[in-house]
Amino acid sequence: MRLHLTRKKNLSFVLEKVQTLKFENRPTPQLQDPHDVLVRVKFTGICGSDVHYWHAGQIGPFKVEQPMVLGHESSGIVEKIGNKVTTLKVGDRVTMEPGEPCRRCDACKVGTYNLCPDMAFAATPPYDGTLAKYYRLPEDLCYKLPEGMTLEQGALVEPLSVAVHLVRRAEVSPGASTVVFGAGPVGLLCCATAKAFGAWKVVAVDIQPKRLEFAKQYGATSTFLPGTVTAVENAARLVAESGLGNGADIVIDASGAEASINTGIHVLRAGGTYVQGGMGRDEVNFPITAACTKELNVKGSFRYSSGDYKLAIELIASQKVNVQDLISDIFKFEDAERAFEQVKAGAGIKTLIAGVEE
Ligand SMILES: NC(=O)C1=CN([C@@H]2O[C@H](COP(=O)(O)OP(=O)(O)OC[C@H]3O[C@@H](n4cnc5c(N)ncnc54)[C@H](O)[C@@H]3O)[C@@H](O)[C@H]2O)C=CC1
Ligand SMILES: O=C(CO)[C@@H](O)[C@H](O)CO
Ligand SMILES: [Zn+2]
Repeated sequence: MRLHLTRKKNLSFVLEKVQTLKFENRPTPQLQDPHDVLVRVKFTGICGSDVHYWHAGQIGPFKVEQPMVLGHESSGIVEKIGNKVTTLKVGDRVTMEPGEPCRRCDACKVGTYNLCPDMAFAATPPYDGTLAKYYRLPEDLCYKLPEGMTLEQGALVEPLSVAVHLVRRAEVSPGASTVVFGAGPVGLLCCATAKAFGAWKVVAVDIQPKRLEFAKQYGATSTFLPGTVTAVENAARLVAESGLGNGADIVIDASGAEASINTGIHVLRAGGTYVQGGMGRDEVNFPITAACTKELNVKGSFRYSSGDYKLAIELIASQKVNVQDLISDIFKFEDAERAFEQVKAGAGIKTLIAGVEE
């Protein structure tokens, strides 16, 4: 009977199998360590990755093989703390960094814990996500929201941290010209972060004109709509129309589209830097000779690591990056499936799902 009551306490939104979503009453997570806290989830953003697992069931090596709670962009209120927690108290408003690394491997020890092979990341198979009434995390992965920052904005810290990591990997510095492919939440946040880092020109590229319209009023200094021509031709037009001279210093891909990847490589000047953030098809045709003869720096960027969450919070608090304007809709928890359908249809920019009501 007692177990039954406990199970009723943690309503969760579950990807049962590819393309099948459902609600489930799951056990409330228990604190596993004296440094753990239990958070009552208040807002969760839907990420392109959540949608991808729902419809394709796999991103790179991560494959949905058992039911999994979705969601990893969350804020909430501390409900319970372990007896060694010193930095948080019950009632604190927090944003959650949703990946728990092992802390012992080489990657963790050098500070690149995003590359930990034993990372337990919310809503990356096989780990359950945050679209539940409660979620458990160690205290150091819960960041107290500064005064004045809302819980809605707190849910945007995760995608902003993805953008901060991408822009840091790209080494955007004052005066750099930056082209960002994909004007979804991650791409838009890359535009805003690149500008905050001092980029001179920030060109947003997307195939959806309405997203480019948004980008123009958000972080981009100009936009580009690719035509149905070759990547080389699109790149030449982008460089000319954007006044990029011999090519862009930096290209960030936040679309995952093969066409963007190709155009991006051709848009770069010799010695420029390309960073891949978008996750589309696992394998694409790639202009490797251009990368070779232009001596490009080609890098990947995965989630976020030491200092990224703190900087993301600081960028919001200091109003250098506006996350509020990205929030296009807030759905009730029981309407989560409708929220996912809407995101899949490409409506709005960032859709949030509110936490389970009392
Ligand atoms: N590297 C990482 O750690 C992370 C990667 N991601 C990935 O980043 C990508 C972006 O995420 P969101 O912004 O949430 O997704 P999103 O789906 O909202 O944005 C992608 C944008 O790319 C645009 N696009 C598609 N084909 C294009 C093309 N040929 N040329 C130009 N633009 C094109 C779409 O119209 C859309 O606006 C996704 O692939 C997601 O899985 C997300 C989080 C972390
Ligand atoms: O969306 C993100 C992080 O925000 C991806 O890294 C997924 O975690 C991959 O499974
Ligand atoms: Zn994500």
